[in-house]
Order: sequence, then C-alpha cells, then structure tokens
Amino acid sequence: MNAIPSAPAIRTVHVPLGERAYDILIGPGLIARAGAEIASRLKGRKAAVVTDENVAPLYLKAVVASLDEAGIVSAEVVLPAGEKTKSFEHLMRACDKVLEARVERNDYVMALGGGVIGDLSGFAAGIVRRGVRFVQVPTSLLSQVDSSVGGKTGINSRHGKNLIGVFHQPDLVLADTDVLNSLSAREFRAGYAEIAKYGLIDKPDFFAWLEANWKSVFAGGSARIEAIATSCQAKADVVVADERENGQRALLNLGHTFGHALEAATAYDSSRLVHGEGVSIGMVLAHEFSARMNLASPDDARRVERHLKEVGLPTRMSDIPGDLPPAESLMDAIAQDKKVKSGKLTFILTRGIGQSFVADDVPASEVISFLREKHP
Ligand SMILES: NC(=O)c1ccc[n+]([C@@H]2O[C@H](COP(=O)([O-])OP(=O)(O)OC[C@H]3O[C@@H](n4cnc5c(N)ncnc54)[C@H](O)[C@@H]3O)[C@@H](O)[C@H]2O)c1
Ligand SMILES: O=C(O)C(=O)C[C@@H](O)[C@H](O)[C@H](O)COP(=O)(O)O
Ligand SMILES: [Zn+2]
Repeated sequence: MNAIPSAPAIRTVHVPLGERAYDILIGPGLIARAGAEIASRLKGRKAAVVTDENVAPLYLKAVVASLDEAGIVSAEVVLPAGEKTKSFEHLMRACDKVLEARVERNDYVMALGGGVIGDLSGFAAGIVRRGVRFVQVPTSLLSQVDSSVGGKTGINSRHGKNLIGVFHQPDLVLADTDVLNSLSAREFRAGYAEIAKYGLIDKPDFFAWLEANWKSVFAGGSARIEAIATSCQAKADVVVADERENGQRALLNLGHTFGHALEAATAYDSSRLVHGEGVSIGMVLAHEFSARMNLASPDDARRVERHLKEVGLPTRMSDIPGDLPPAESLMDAIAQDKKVKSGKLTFILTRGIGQSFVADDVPASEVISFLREKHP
C-alpha cells in the first residue's frame, strides 16, 4: 500500500457512536486521497462505487484510480441523476451490482454523489448481506453538510418521501470541498438551506454569522469550509444524542414536514423543486405557523425569509413553477409523515431564531387553515 501523501488542511469531525463511530473528513483534495484514507482505516479491499450520470464523468475515474492505487478493487454502478432515482427499481439495480461484484460484509459500498445517491446506496449497503460497510463521498453541498452524516438511508414511495429505508451509519465520510466548484448555483443554494437550518434550530449566533458572511460561503475558501464543518458538527451532536430519532433528532426535520409534502406534490420533479428548496419554503412556513400559533414573533419569520430570499432561494409556495394541488392534498402527504404518532401530527416549531422545538399533537385543523391561507 502507498503511503498517504501529506495532508492539505483537512478538518475532521468525529461522530462518537460507540461501535458505529466514524470520522468526517472535510477539505480539498480528498478524492485523490480516498483510496489511501480508506485503506488506512478499513479492512475491506473491494468496493462498489455508486454514482450518478452527472457525477460519473467528473469524478468517477479519479476515485477508481485512487482506490486502485491503494489496492482496492472496484465495480461501478452509474444511475440516472435526480430525486426519481430514489425508487425500488434503482435500489434493486444497485443491490444486484453490489452482489455481482461479490462485495462482502467487510468490503463496502461507496456513495459518490449527492444525497440521492447517498440515500439509495446507503440503503443498499444496509440490506445487502444484512449489512455491508458504507463509505460516503458526498459531492453536493447538501450531502456534505447533511445527508452523508447520521445514517438515515432510503427511497421514496408513492405514499411519500423517504418512507422506505433503514438506519445504516457510514464507516467514513470524505467531503472533498474542491468538487463543489462544479455544482450548479441552484444546487449550491439548495444545500445552503440545510446549513441555515442548523442556525435556526439552536444556533442563533451561527444564523447571524451566515447573514453577515453568506457571500464568502458562496465564494469558497475558508468561510465555506467553516460553514460545512460547523454544520457537520451540529448534525453529529444531534445524531449522537438520539441516533434513531426517538426524540430530539426530529429537530433536524425543521421545515421538512411542509417541504416533503411539497416535494411529493411536485412528483419529485427536480425542474420544479429540489429538496433544499422545499426545506427553504418549509422553514419559512414553520416560522410563520409558529407566529400564527402565538409562539414566536412574525418578525422572526420575516427575518428568515429575508435571508433565504437574499441568497436566491424560493421562500413561498407560489415560487414553485406550475400548479400545486389543493391544501387538502398537501395535508394527505403530511399525514404520512414519519413523525406522526397515534395519528397525531408532530411539527418542528419555534419560539424564535435558534429556538426550535419538537411539538407533538399539533391540531390538524390549524395546519389545514394555515395551508388554505397560504395556498388559497
Ligand atoms: N439522509 C439524510 O440525512 C438526508 C439529509 C438531507 C437530504 N437528504 C436527501 O438528499 C437528497 C438531496 O440531495 P442533493 O441535494 O445532493 O441532491 P442530488 O443527489 O440530486 O444532487 C443534486 C444534483 O447535483 C448533481 N451533482 C452532485 N454533485 C455534483 C458536483 N460536484 N458537480 C456537479 N454536479 C453535481 C447531481 O447529479 C444532481 O443532479 C434528497 O433525496 C433528500 O431527501 C437526505
Ligand atoms: O438526519 C435527519 O434526521 C434529518 O432529518 C435530516 C434531513 O435534512 C433529511 O432531509 C432527512 O432525510 C429527513 O428525514 P426524514 O426522516 O423526514 O425522511
Ligand atoms: Zn433535508
């Protein structure tokens, strides 16, 4: 095995989950070092690299070369890009390829791509041979700050978003920040929505920092790496305290109950709405709904909307191109949310910027009236 070349400035966030503990490495040049990093930490010498049709021409060759150099044999699975790939059809394809490549339990599936590839291939890793090892190489901003961390994996169902899946933690996350240079401006903004989410959950100072420094985060360099590392640390802290979402992990769902309903309402059509955009609109709705319930000041909702709008994110249902189904259909999607308990709705609401909380038993009548007001 080759020695690991000298490391550039790499940030490490450790996720202390006992026997499922792992590191998140963040910084430039990690794709070229992927094989060496993996070989020095994991036993397996075989990998199935799952990626999508946009990412493959950009980074697959470099990843395979780096694995090869470290003595790791790899097979490639290239799936179509976009949310519609989170389906049984593509899950079966990925599982089949992993088995065909004779990936054993100590070998691993590698996700090279955004959250779609991460969620789908993590699910495949969780169920093939009842669990093989899993390495995340997230390539979108959203996947670097959120989906590659925490072990939620899955696919969508005709009944709703992420309704089929398992918890399966990665063994290593390699977030190469250089690859963000090829991401579209729209996808970069979508990932930024999940960064802002951490400030809105319980880090008001981080939200204020983002308001002041977002242009530097978008420009790249140290502010961007700082925002990614802060986000990963924030997510790791929540996941370690409640790995399987029995309580406070649900805070990471801020904006998602509305957002997921909107994604389902647009039939997961990326030309109309992508996940981070749904979260942006959902976070504004969650703040407005909290104000309507007299829990927070309407000024907070206005402040959230001002910032998300400033960076170029959609903040209103009317920002979504095309028609949306009526409020009653959105309610049907909300009723399928995984946080529903004994038929009662759970929402992440807020008392102000950075003061989110898990609200069980939110009256459906209030939600439907609110949705009718917002989407007459
Ligand atoms: N598991 C979790 O905890 C978690 C958290 C947040 C989101 N998610 C899921 O993640 C998905 C959204 O992830 P996403 O926003 O990364 O979407 P995505 O995977 O569809 O990636 C966005 C687009 O960017 C392209 N792309 C990715 N990296 C690129 C790069 N470096 N250069 C050029 N193009 C690149 C992709 O091909 C795709 O077209 C949703 O399905 C969402 O439900 C999961
Ligand atoms: O990791 C979590 O927990 C999250 O809620 C992170 C979210 O950003 C992510 O979109 C997640 O997939 C939503 O989870 P779900 O359980 O509502 O499907
Ligand atoms: Zn999300």
